[in-house]
Amino acid sequence: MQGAVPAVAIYISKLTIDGLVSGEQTRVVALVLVWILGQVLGVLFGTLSQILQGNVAERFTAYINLQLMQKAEEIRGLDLLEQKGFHDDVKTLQEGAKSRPLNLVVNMVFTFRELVTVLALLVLLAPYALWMPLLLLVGTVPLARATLHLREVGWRALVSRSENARALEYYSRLALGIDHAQEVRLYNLFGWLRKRYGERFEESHRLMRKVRSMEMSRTVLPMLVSLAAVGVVFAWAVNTSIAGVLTVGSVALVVQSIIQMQTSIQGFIESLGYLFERSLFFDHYFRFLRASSKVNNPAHPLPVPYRPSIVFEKVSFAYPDGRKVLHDVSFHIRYGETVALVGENGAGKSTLVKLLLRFYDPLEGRILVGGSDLRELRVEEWRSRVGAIFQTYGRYAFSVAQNIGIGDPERPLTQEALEAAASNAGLGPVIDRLPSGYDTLLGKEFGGTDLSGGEWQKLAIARALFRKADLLILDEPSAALDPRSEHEMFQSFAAISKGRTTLLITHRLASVQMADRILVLKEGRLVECGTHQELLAMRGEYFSLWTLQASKYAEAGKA
Ligand SMILES: Nc1ncnc2c1ncn2[C@@H]1O[C@H](COP(=O)(O)OP(=O)(O)OP(=O)(O)O)[C@@H](O)[C@H]1O
Repeated sequence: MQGAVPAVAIYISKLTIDGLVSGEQTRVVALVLVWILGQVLGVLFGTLSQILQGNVAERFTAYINLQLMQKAEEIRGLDLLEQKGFHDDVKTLQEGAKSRPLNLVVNMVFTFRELVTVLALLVLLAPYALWMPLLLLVGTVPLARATLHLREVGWRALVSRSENARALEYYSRLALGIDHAQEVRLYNLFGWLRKRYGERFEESHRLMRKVRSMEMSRTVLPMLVSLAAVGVVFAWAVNTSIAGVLTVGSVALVVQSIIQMQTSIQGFIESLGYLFERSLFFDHYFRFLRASSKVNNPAHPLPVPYRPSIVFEKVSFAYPDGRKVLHDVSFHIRYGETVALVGENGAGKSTLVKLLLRFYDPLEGRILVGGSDLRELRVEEWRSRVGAIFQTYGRYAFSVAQNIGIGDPERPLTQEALEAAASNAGLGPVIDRLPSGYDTLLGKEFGGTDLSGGEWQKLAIARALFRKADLLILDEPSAALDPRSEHEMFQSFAAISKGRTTLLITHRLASVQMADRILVLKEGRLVECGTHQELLAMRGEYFSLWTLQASKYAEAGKA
């Protein structure tokens, strides 16, 4: 309706002028009243449509973001997340999701409105000479083509600079954020970061400058063509009015319509261009929704066996960069066993855990859980049976209770369950000291309390213990703990590991003695396997690691 307003207004003004010329005063007054009414309705429609647009756009933006989050859940493996292009895609989508769905709605409304205006003016002008509006339309075709092309180029440039955009954001976050604030200040990295920011900025700015100047040069000629069409139509209108063929009102109508049509066609093309660009965002979006990780659920998953054993059968693995990091690894863990995994940095311990959790699939060989190939089980079901503390554990800006409870979101957050997990992780005294106990908000993001490194680690242990898991994986669980806390944790180890399989990765060999068995990895190969005593007797890799560590303590003792 808004789109039809200009044509109706022009028509009313024609009737008014003709009424004035022929002296029909009552008709003129009535027309003016209709015109005023039209204006009032226009304002009302405008406000109403803005409210509607705002509401629809806001919901649409939330919907797109929720769809992206749902897609993230479907990416079960880490392979896709490690592709560089994937991060650029995510960056483009995250940036775009803030405004593009909203813009799409606004643009759609605007484009449609302009189209209605153009069509209404066409109807208005057609009785005078049909070629006139058609010439105006045809005259703008080159401009329309150039605009659509430029919008596409603009979008491609935007997408291609997303890596740079990520880098710029990264440098500025390093300089302004709290995560690296200490090192950045100690090493006084500000100048260095500003320099790198400047270099990256120039790179991406150069590209956008090129696109903008292209915009100038490519649209000048089409604009002149469209102006020429307007010129011809104008000349005709003036000529016919001089010849006295048209009434004064009709001349006014033709002139106003041409001016309005020119503006509306340009508005329509511009808006169509943006609509096209926004639709390219959705192209990107749908492509992202179709992307898939190599780790997928089988069509007919087998149920995860009760109290399963774990078998690695000649497992080899290479990360997406192609470097082989596990070679022919085979071992067997019975349900309920506590197994320690040791080896030097980079030996492949964490990689083995990632395969066991199916963040990746082996390159060769297979992993059996209770006799079933891991690839035959539903990923979510298998993972729901595992509790883990990773080397890089989460520090969530949630309350203490939530930080523990997310270890098993399905389980009710009862005080009893929370306390059991917290006490086994040695977290009880920490929580007692917090201002609101379990309800204390943690993390700096929303103004919560911060914890020390070791306290965060205890919280991560409590989170892992909150889940009643069949398999507990502890990757360096005591790295940040003080000797007393570490001692206490291993004191409660029997309670922690009771009734389930436990896989412990640690460099502190004193703490692996309690394991039923120790697996020794070296450069991606399983080189030894046995109890502490058996491995010492072998006088191999474990023996040399052990004696190295033990001799350090002995030396320190002597000193
Ligand atoms: N995402 C990855 N992409 C490529 N290579 C990786 C990746 N993660 C680990 N690696 C490489 O795989 C090898 C094994 O790494 P892994 O983290 O499994 O060792 P680790 O035994 O757990 O070492 P640490 O004792 O230092 O924790 C290393 O050489 C490492 O550089």
